[in-house]
Amino acid sequence: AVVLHSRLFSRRGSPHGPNPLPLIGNVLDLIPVAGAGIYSDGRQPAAISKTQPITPATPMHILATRWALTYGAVVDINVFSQHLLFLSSPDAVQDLLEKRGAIYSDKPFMLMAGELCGCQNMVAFTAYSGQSKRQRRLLTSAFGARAIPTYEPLLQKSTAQFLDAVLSGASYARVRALAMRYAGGLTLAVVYGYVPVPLSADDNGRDPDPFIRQATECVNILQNEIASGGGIWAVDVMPWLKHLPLEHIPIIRSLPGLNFQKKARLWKAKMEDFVEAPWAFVKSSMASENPSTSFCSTLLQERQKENEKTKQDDDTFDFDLKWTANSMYSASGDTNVALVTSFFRAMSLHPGSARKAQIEIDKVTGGSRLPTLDDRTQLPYLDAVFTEVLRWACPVPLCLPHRLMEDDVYNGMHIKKGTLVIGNIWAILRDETLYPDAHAFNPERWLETDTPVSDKEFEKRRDPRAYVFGFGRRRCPGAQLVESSAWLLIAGVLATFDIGASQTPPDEVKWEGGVFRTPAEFDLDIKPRSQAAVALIHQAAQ
Ligand code: HEM
Repeated sequence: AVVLHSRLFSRRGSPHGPNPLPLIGNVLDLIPVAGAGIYSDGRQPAAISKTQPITPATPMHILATRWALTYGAVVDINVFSQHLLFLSSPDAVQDLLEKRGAIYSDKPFMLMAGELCGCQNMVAFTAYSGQSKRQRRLLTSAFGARAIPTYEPLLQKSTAQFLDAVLSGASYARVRALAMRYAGGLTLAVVYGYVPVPLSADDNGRDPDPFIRQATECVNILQNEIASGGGIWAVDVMPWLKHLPLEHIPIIRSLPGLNFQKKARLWKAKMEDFVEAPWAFVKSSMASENPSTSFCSTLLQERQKENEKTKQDDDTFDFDLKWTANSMYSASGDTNVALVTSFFRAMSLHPGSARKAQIEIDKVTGGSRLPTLDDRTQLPYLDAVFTEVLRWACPVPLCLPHRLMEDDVYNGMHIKKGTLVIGNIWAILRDETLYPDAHAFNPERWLETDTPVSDKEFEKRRDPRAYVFGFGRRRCPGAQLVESSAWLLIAGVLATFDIGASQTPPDEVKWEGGVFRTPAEFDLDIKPRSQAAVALIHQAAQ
């Protein structure tokens, strides 16, 4: 049996990794992390040492990073013969996901998430095909570098409204909700031309806007239900289960993993409404006497003119646009929450950095106005804080899986077609050769002149933006928007608020979340810097 096992599962010519068992592969290596809840990954090197025990709270990115210490930057595991390849170095992600993007940009077919829950046409789930390419072109026209300056007034206004809402109370939970509203409100306005119902003092933590509430609920279902456990359900491994009447057999439907049918039906209805409701708003607004202008309405009008010329009707265009619009809307929420809450956490742990940024901002604005994007070149310390927040926060630690479309060979290792390839962004952003004392939040690392800053290649290689937003042909299409919107938000917060110092030692900070890494709840203490700051906010928000 030992000989047979070693023949069948020999890793000669394949990437290394923990030994798999027959049939189930590395399932037992994954079980300890299946219930990851609140965790601390800030200790260097204990958190990732090879000997530290794995507990149910150990997140997947730490487990993958430990494997990298043992087996190297390219680690292969398999789950019931589905290979997963973790890439934990800048070279590996660059060589495979970027340079060989033509074959590393597909997405896995996920029966539960895609077909049964109705998410298969969201951009992040679409196979690398004509559809995904058309959708990405639409995304670039909405949020590419050239489009962003046209949104500046909206960004400025949304920032002021965020600050105004913080003035009337800012627990950690409220800041989370406001960060969700900020991102959701921006995309709703740009994409659908919809202006959310304003917050009021008596909303008791419940967002008054139906679309924002719907987005919060659906993104939560997507992240914490459908995609929990890596998005792999029993029915993904045994597709024939979908044909069985499991719901009608009480004993069977109560078994873990087999109660998926009822859930899928419920979630699919919610997801469909999430896509259709804002789309219906665009259509009815366009037909009204007072139509609002939006990304969707502009493209629909252009297409209508085109159709009149060619005398053809193009359903594909409407379909692509509807799903692309939803993808922008749904992908911006949790990522923004993760980034913005991490910024508040960093400032609570490092009041000295916040103070330095405030002094710099005051010099430029004179304390008489909110910062604008035009000020950015004069605010190098604030830029360093922003870059360090991107690195330290690492909002999506394991990227999203890419699927390899044909057999490949890398550094002598054979990688099988169909392998799911996962960029371990967290491991890269904690690489000591790129970021000495990598676990520390240290904006100064972006200002130091004794590191080889003159070396352009090195600078490019260590810029967190090369990793935080994913890779190659699936890289996040919202990156340019975040670069402006999140920068403006943190500039506005620092210009007008003081964030109270936290008692937690920095390396004991707790985090949570599987797909998106967010600080666990903490005592957030935010106060306006002065009455003048309050007046500034009121004025800008009106
Ligand atoms: C802090 C903010 C954000 C972070 C850290 C982030 C990060 C990411 C990452 C890591 C991916 C996976 C890329 C890959 O598979 O290689 C991704 C995909 C995506 N993001 Fe973002 N994102 C952010 C904000 C946004 C915003 C504001 C939008 C919308 C305007 C957006 C839209 C998308 C879409 C549609 C995809 C799927 C792309 C595809 O599969 O082709 N993201 N994002």
